[in-house]
Amino acid sequence: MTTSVPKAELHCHIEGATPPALALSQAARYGIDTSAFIRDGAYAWQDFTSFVQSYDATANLFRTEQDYALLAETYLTEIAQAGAVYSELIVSPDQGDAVGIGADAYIAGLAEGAERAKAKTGIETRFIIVGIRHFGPERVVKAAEYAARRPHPLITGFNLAGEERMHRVADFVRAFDIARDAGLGITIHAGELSGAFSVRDALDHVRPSRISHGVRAIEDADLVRRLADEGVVLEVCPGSNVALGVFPDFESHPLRALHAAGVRVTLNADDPPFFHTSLAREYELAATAMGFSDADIRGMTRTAIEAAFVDEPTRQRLLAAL
Ligand SMILES: Nc1ncnc2[nH]cnc12
Ligand SMILES: [Zn+2]
Repeated sequence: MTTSVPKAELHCHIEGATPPALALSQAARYGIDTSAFIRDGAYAWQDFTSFVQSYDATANLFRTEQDYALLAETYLTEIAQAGAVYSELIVSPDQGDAVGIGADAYIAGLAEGAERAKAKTGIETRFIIVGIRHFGPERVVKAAEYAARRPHPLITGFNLAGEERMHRVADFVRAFDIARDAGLGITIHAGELSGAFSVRDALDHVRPSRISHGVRAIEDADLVRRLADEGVVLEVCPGSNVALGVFPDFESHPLRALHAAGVRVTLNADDPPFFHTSLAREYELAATAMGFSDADIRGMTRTAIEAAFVDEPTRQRLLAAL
């Protein structure tokens, strides 16, 4: 059992972590019909495109600073109670704009929720600003410029998510340069919906210290060696990959092969209730369906903290607590 194993995550989209019960109570508050995206108490979608539609509909149920505080507090308290000591939340300033409160109020609400969860449980949180790939390079530059202004101390990194099959990584170099020059940690979704070429593009064009997913690097042995040699950390989300059909099941998921090849890997839940998972379940599946030892799994938590976008005193405190 991995119940008592300390856990750390580097990859969770905050709106994608909304428990369906919270989505339903928010919908009741605002009088919104959820039948298109919640059925029998679970999120409904069929493929990546309809997943994004359900995700966006859920995100639009949070409309005030206090709504975002409630979302962050609810999620972080839940994972802390399951053993998480550290969480990096992927947050989207575009979402604050979409619901009309603006990015600063959106971040302030999430930060208030993170502070409340920390006061109750001790969990440490940082925010990764994300640009949305299918919104196009110019909008992603805007997200990077927002992050580069360092509008809140909890914002420590920059990511690119969304439809990986649209545009090429090279189209986003300017956004990543802006984020890197501002001292933010760099990670990027690659090698999830697209193959090994996308991971290679990410390494060549944006020089990330981590890659969100990256698992389809397994299609290219030279690339796997490069990831291991360069010490690039993969934010692996097995439950998400199986739910989206990237791999048919946990037995054929490449996490074991990547780990065996010396690639630095971590366990993450991506958008937990959308993919019928949780951070605790990802840890449990690593021990059961994927056959990792207790020491391997504890090593993944250590890798996550080593690769976290935090200041050194916080990293040393978290490592000491393991
Ligand atoms: N799994 C995923 N891949 C790309 N973009 C996302 N946004 C939310 N979840 C995502
Ligand atoms: Zn993701």
